[in-house]
Amino acid sequence: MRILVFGAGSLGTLVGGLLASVHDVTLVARDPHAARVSAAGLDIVGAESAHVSPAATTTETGHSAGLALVTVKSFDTAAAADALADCDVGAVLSLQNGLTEEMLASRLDAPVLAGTATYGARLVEPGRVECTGVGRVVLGALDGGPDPLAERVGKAFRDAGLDTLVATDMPRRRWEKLAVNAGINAVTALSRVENGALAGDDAGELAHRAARETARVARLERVSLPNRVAREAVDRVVEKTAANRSSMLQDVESEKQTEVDAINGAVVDIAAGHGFEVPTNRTLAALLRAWERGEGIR
Ligand SMILES: NC(=O)C1=CN([C@@H]2O[C@H](COP(=O)(O)OP(=O)(O)OC[C@H]3O[C@@H](n4cnc5c(N)ncnc54)[C@H](OP(=O)(O)O)[C@@H]3O)[C@@H](O)[C@H]2O)C=CC1
Ligand SMILES: CC(C)(CO)C(=O)C(=O)O
Repeated sequence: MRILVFGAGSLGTLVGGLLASVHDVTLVARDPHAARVSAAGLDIVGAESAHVSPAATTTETGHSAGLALVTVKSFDTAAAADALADCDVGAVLSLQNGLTEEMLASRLDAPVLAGTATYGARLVEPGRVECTGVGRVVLGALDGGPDPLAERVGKAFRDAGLDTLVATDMPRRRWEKLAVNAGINAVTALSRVENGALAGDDAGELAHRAARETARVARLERVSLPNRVAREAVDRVVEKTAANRSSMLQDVESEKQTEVDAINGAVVDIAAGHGFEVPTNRTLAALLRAWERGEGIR
């Protein structure tokens, strides 16, 4: 399969690099990373290890591919969609955190699949990506149900050795992941603690509250996600990733823009569309945005 990875930073470089062992992969990335991969190939180190030679470029438009993987941060999704609109792609799959697929679907003619990834990735230096944890890619139809395109993409991922599940319940999975991120990411970023510190703590109760609100909004969107399931998902992730510094905490520590708009901000906006108030998510989003506007982003 010819695969275009749009936004090859940490996750896109890892997944694109793993796919490049059997597929024709092009990474759309920034220099000097793109130049380094073009000249000397890509080293994957850590929990996975390989040396692969995908194509790499900073050119955003004019590509042709069977699949475009979107791995920019959520706040770059609109720009990625505009660039992909000037490419010839058969399908689009987002592996981003936050609800970004709707924006891709509204701007692109190609079918958009929903995806989540629990692989951990870190771009160590140009041309070198570390797999910090082997996880799983889950993908499927945005509206749920069986989908032959998702099956083809899932097979392409599995052929390259990626642990991949093709799911028929992506709406529920996306909202459950959103509930986890709305709770854990925002609370750990604001309190500057690793995920495990939320266990049995008042801050953990705040994360539960944000997750429960998210589940309520999911149900308003006709997605079946009981409060208990969202709360238990938070507890499970806190336990399994106790030593992690969440991606939002890492953004705050690096003084970079966070994905708050596509996580807590999306919960607030979608709730408002139903005339429903989500005070915990609204407060978390307001505090993170205040940090971003203030001394936050470098
Ligand atoms: N890293 C991880 O382990 C995981 C990440 N995720 C999710 O995946 C998404 C990506 O995360 P991550 O890989 O960590 O983020 P990164 O910032 O490392 O990667 C995104 C990359 O896309 C680049 N980019 C943005 N716009 C363009 C463009 N127009 N042309 C070329 N390159 C572009 C960025 O460059 P620049 O910064 O210069 O704009 C950056 O290098 C997020 O939604 C994250 O939540 C999910 C699971 C795990
Ligand atoms: C699951 C979790 C919370 C793991 O840290 C995550 O997705 C993130 O950090 O963005």
